[in-house]
Amino acid sequence: MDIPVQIAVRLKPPNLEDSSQCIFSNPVTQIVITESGQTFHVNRALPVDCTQANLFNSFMIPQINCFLDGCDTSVVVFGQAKTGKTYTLFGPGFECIHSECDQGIVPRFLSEIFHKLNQMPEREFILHITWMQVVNNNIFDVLGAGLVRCCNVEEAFQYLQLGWRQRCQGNNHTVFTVSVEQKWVSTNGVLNHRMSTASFCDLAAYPEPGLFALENIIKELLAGNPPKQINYDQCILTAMLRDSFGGRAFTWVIGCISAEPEDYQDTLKTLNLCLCCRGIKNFVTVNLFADNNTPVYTEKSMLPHADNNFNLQFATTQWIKLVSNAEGLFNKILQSKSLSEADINQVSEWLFLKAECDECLNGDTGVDNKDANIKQGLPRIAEDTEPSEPSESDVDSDSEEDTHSDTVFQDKLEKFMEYFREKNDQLFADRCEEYLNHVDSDDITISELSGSQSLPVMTSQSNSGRRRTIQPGESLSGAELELLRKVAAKAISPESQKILIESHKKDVDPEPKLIERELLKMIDTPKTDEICKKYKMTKEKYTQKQILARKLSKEIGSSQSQLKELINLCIAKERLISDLSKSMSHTQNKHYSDKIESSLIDQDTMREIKRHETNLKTYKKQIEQIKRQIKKDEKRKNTLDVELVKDKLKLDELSDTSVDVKDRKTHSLKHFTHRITQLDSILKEKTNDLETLEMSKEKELLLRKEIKNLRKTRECLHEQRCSLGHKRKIYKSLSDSEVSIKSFDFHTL
Ligand SMILES: Nc1ncnc2c1ncn2[C@@H]1O[C@H](COP(=O)(O)OP(=O)(O)OP(=O)(O)O)[C@@H](O)[C@H]1O
Repeated sequence: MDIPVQIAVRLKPPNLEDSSQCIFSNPVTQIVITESGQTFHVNRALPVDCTQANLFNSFMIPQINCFLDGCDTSVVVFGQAKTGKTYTLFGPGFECIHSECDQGIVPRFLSEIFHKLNQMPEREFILHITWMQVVNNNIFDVLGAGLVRCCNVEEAFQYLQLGWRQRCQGNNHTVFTVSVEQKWVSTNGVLNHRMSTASFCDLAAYPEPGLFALENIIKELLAGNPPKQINYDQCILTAMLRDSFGGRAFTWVIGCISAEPEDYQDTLKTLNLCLCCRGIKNFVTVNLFADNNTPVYTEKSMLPHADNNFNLQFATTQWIKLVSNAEGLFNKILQSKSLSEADINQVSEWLFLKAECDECLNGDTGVDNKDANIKQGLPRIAEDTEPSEPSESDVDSDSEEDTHSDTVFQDKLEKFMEYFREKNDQLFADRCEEYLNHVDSDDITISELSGSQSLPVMTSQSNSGRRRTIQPGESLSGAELELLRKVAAKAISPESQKILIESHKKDVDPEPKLIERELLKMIDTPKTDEICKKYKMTKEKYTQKQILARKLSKEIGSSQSQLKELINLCIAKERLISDLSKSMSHTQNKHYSDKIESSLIDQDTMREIKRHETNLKTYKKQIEQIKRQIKKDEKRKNTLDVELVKDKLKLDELSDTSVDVKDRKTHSLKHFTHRITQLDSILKEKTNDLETLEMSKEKELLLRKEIKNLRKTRECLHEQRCSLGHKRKIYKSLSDSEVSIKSFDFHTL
């Protein structure tokens, strides 16, 4: 987002109360006006009596919010000497004698940042500060430790005190930075990972050369030159302020001016430079890490949604109840005839509207039911009803239905039934042949499964015609018998067969639930579930490793830039030390009178050199540490990369296997349909036998029992086929989503 550099002007209170003023500021119109009537429009024209707190609150709060959102911010203070630049940024000092209300922008900013971050416990953060000075185009590290980590406001204030004591006095530039890395998961389950830097720059007064370079850059930007074409590296100051002018920071420039008439010319210079800065636009962006915006919560995050649905459903039910109660009440009131005509009309209108709504809702319900039937799986197969023993109620209903239209209908029905039977027989014969020709070699027969202990009805020895367990005798062909045997062999395990035999011996119905359980065992192979589970687990691990690898790359990157910074610092330090040593050697050639003075200076310089050497040592140590860390991180990253490749292969393999299992499931679904059709035909034939053949009571009873058993088996097969179909649907949706995940992975990899 393009944000123009913002300008504030602060007037330093006059030294003497009765001294005359040549500059005035109007905080209402935000105009600074000179004695001669020249006006300067700024964003904040701060009055002479503006307190430190007022100054901070008038423009720093939006900057703090911006900083915590992950944007870089900058405050640059400039003006002639002794106009209160350092006072504005830091305050009068950090000794005990100084009151808290005199604190400048930097300590207030630090207090506010720690306060705000502590109010957001969900955010993890790391805060670092640096305090640099640019002395004669050389960098001087005020704290002597590069980046300094501060865990709380007390620690930060200790460093402020230390830096305040250690800083170089004189006309030089000071740059204080606060950088924060934050990580938090927002309520919508998204990971936020941001990094922002706030820089506070106290510029030297003219005629510092760096300041002229900065002025030139400001003029170039104002002339419309794109930042990319501007040479920021011409000096250390301009390189350090790259982001503040024409860069990514949200910048406030504070012009500190004196209202005294003798400073008038310098004040005009400062105000003119302020106006130039006003025309600069910075491109402010949120600094995101690569893992920013990644979803963190999994399916659990969907729970609130489910809750909402539940609440909605509950509210709807309650609402319907309320409306029907009201309807009853209105009807009663209408009947009591105690209402005026207008009220009756109103109530009638209400009842009419309610009836209209009911109509619409009932229409919808019809559609819903239809959908529900579709969702429940395959429609049930209509079956020929077994002619049962005539009961009294049947006789009654027969006599009642004896009408002409019924007769026509029955005639038509019989015609269609005949046609259906023919077609069905044909189909059955075809399928029978096909089935027997294509029965898989792994189709195990009962005798193979349980040795000699096989179902008496279903053994091939019983091809004397009938399934003798249930009904000895005629009607089934050898092929049909074989077929039924195979169907039973596929569907029922040896244990169930035993129970069936026992139940038959005792002439009791086998437990249908048991058959169902056995069938379930057969079709509900846990293999698919297992593979899916394994795939999901591997996938989860893979994603975690990917996140870790990205994090490591980021860390390596930031360590490398830290390393670069430190190396630059070392070079600058070494240069400074050699300059200082050179300046010392010059004193050797001086006269004796000067020599005493020179030796005193030398002692100071020596101390200075020692201090710098100690700093240099610390930097070098830090460099070694960072190098070691980078090596360690790179090793870990390499191992992770290898693991990621292996995991990817494993995922591909698992996905292929699951496709295999899916194919097998499709195949077994077809088998189920096929077996049900076969059982239907056998059942039809048996029912026909029962109707047409003359047989003894005992035989009839056994035949009925056989039909009943076959029906139960068919029922179980049918239910399991529905369940398998349903599972296939779920599996399909799962594998589809996996396909989309896979293609996504492919693109992100
Ligand atoms: N608004 C103010 N209210 C009270 N005292 C002030 C104000 N501004 C400056 N002072 C005082 O004026 C003196 C000079 O201020 P300061 O050192 O901040 O100026 P400066 O512009 O940073 O000077 P230099 O360019 O020499 O670094 C200090 O003693 C400071 O406390």
